[in-house]
Amino acid sequence: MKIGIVGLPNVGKSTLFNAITKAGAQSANYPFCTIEPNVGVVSVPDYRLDKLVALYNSEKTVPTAIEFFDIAGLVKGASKGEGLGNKFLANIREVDAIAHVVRCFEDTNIVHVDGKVDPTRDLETINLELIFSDLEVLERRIQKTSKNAKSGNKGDKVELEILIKIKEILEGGKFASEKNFDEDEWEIIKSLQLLTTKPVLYIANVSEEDVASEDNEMVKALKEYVKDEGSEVIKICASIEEEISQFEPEEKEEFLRELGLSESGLDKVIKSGYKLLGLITYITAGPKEVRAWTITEGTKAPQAAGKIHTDFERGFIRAEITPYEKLMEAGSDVKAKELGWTRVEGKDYEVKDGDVILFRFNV
Ligand SMILES: Nc1ncnc2c1ncn2[C@@H]1O[C@H](COP(=O)(O)OP(=O)(O)OP(=O)(O)O)[C@@H](O)[C@H]1O
Ligand SMILES: [Mg+2]
Repeated sequence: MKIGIVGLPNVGKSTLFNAITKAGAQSANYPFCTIEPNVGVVSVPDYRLDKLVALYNSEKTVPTAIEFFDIAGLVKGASKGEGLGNKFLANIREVDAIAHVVRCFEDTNIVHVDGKVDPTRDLETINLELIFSDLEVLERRIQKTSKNAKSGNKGDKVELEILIKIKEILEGGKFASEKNFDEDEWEIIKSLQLLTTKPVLYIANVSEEDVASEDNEMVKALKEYVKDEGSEVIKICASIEEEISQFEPEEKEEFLRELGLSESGLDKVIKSGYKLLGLITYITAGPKEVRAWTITEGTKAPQAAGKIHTDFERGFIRAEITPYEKLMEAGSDVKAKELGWTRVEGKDYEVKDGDVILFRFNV
């Protein structure tokens, strides 16, 4: 899973990214310090893995991971080549979701590209650039498709209709995701990698003082603004996240507790990203390793097995499934079997979050 971090310059993207990866991407108090997109990988926190490691006395644990892309700041006119615009936009076409960082902290020492902190204006600026950029992609495709459609190809005519529909939506200042695409339409537009079809998570970056207290006016305005989109707004303080990213787990917990927070902002971002993309986790567990696997909700057992190896999917026979809670309650897989809590499922079974699975296959 890939998430691209976007936002205006100097809003805290690299700070958040640093927290995510400790990779030391440059973060400095001037716009455009991030020139190349930086890629960072973070493991998805899952308490169940540690419990299973203890149960099986496993040698190692392998959590699932999310890739984050730190992308240079977008400014007004980016889609027309202002700032680092086009390069930036090309970099986010490949991500699965967008984390849009919006500055919700005042600090006269930290320059704002438009002179004043104003979350909804900032958000509009970025969203418009995404729309403009998609319009350009669409125009190009429409030209090509309409040429082909003239030669009477039915498929091209259908495609052209859909493209024009999306264009109208974008021209109305809305995201392409406004439209519910059916499967055939999605087949066509998927290849366009439109930015405005990607799920978005808004990250309100607030000051240290504001992170544990009630929403400040800027966060309130932001939430009000995106209410109708149904998008989630997550309040974090990027600079705190960066600070605690180096801490040991106990130290981190202590620190968060003192601040009055129950979990780190980063964990919140990861969890919401997961949910946003409809992802769930199943687990394979044994003395050698405990491992988490990411699948989309609704994935059937053979395709889930295919995540491990294509042979597992090709030669799939059955899946032996014990839900995590049941396995822990039983105290061992032998006991879980005795109690009849381990089920045998076939190729039509939809894997659930927290299923601990042993796949049987034959190739
Ligand atoms: N929540 C916060 N409170 C106070 N200062 C912050 C907060 N988050 C980030 N900063 C500070 O804001 C400045 C800009 O942050 P950062 O470099 O992460 O921005 P950026 O979005 O990556 O910018 P660019 O697009 O130019 O790369 C840094 O000095 C950083 O320490
Ligand atoms: Mg940066």
